[in-house]
Amino acid sequence: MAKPIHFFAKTDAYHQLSNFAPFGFEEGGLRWPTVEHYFQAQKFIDLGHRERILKAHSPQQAKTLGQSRAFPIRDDWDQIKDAVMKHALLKKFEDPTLRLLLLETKSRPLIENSPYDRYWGIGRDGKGKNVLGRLLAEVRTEIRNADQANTRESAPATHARKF
Ligand SMILES: Nc1nc(O)c(N)c(N[C@@H]2O[C@H](COP(=O)(O)O)[C@@H](O)[C@H]2O)n1
Repeated sequence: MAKPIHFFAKTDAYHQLSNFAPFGFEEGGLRWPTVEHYFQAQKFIDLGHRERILKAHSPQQAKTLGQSRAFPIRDDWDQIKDAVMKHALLKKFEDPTLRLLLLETKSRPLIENSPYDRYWGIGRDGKGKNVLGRLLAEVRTEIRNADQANTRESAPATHARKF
């Protein structure tokens, strides 16, 4: 099996894969500073709290606001959270430089090496679900497939009939 890539800290190779990395995107007419800002805000119906998260000065502050239960979170959050995360990742990796970076990881397993989180990451014991790493691998496959389809479309048809 290919050597896994562990990412989490700013000093890690491929730290750009982290949701805390400073790569934003446009969505819903708004500029989200990081995936973390977008993801945490989607938990809430309350527009004021969503805006507070959008304007958070750091991804850590966005996470803290998103994990506060001062406002109720959507009833269906557990059912939709993976899809929300994947959507945010697809938006983040529309950036050409980030696309290349992700493709450069080939088929290596991607692992969020978070000691705090056994759902998105692998947790302290290394046995967590690593859902973030799995979703990143799905996004990588989709980008690769899309690029291959584009290449096929733009290549000259070598077996085209002349008559
Ligand atoms: N503390 C911390 N630092 C980082 O650098 C991280 N990438 C994370 N992980 C992210 O925290 C989010 C947790 O989401 P929940 O509110 O618990 O569902 C998620 O985006 C992880 O990737 N944490």
